[in-house]
Amino acid sequence: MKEIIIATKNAGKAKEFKQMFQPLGYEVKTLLDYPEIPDVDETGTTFEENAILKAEEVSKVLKQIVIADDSGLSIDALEGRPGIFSARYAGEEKSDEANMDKVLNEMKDVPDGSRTARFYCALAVAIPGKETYTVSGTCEGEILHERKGSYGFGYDPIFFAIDKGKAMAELEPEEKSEISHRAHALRLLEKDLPTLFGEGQS
Ligand SMILES: O=P(O)(O)OP(=O)(O)OP(=O)(O)OC[C@H]1O[C@@H](n2cnc3c(O)ncnc32)[C@H](O)[C@@H]1O
Ligand SMILES: [Mg+2]
Repeated sequence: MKEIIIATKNAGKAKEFKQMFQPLGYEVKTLLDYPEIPDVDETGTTFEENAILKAEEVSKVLKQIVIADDSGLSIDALEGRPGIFSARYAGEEKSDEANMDKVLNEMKDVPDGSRTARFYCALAVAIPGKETYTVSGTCEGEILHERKGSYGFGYDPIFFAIDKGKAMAELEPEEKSEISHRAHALRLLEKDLPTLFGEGQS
């Protein structure tokens, strides 16, 4: 099977990429398969910049085409926070539970109707010897008052996905992949995959 490398150490993302790429005929490897590759500093000021940093640094090490995902949650009532700081919103230990507690606390006095938010995903494709490019996708929703559901990862339990009328964490993986920010971004890459990974690779 053709192989795609995604520069992520996030197990939740890794699972989603595996599940989304498999029907397209690709096997996904992530940085969880390459533990020797050090963490990339996410010093950019946008999702795109951080996705490019991650994809290019890993592509340089592996000398292969690499895709990276930088994503996060933007809440209107919090002026777009946590945004690019989503993973570490409540601290360096990157705890999903602590991040959700912090958001729920900051949102506790925000009334229904003003709790709009969206997930954003930027995917960067780094190709040795060529210019890196990005695609992106979004998913609209509202911040719930408490956790709901047990699927997914990150902020999924407190995100009500408008397109499905349910919390993101109540969606089966296949349902999330119909409407998620990551799936929307990936759809924009799909047409490039045969050229990028199809011929001459095994
Ligand atoms: O950088 P990598 O190694 O890919 O892993 P990370 O977890 O640090 O990933 P990001 O820097 O892109 O931070 C994204 C954070 O945004 C949140 N997030 C992104 N996509 C999400 C999704 O589909 N559902 C819930 N939360 C999500 C989640 O908390 C992630 O940790
Ligand atoms: Mg990160």
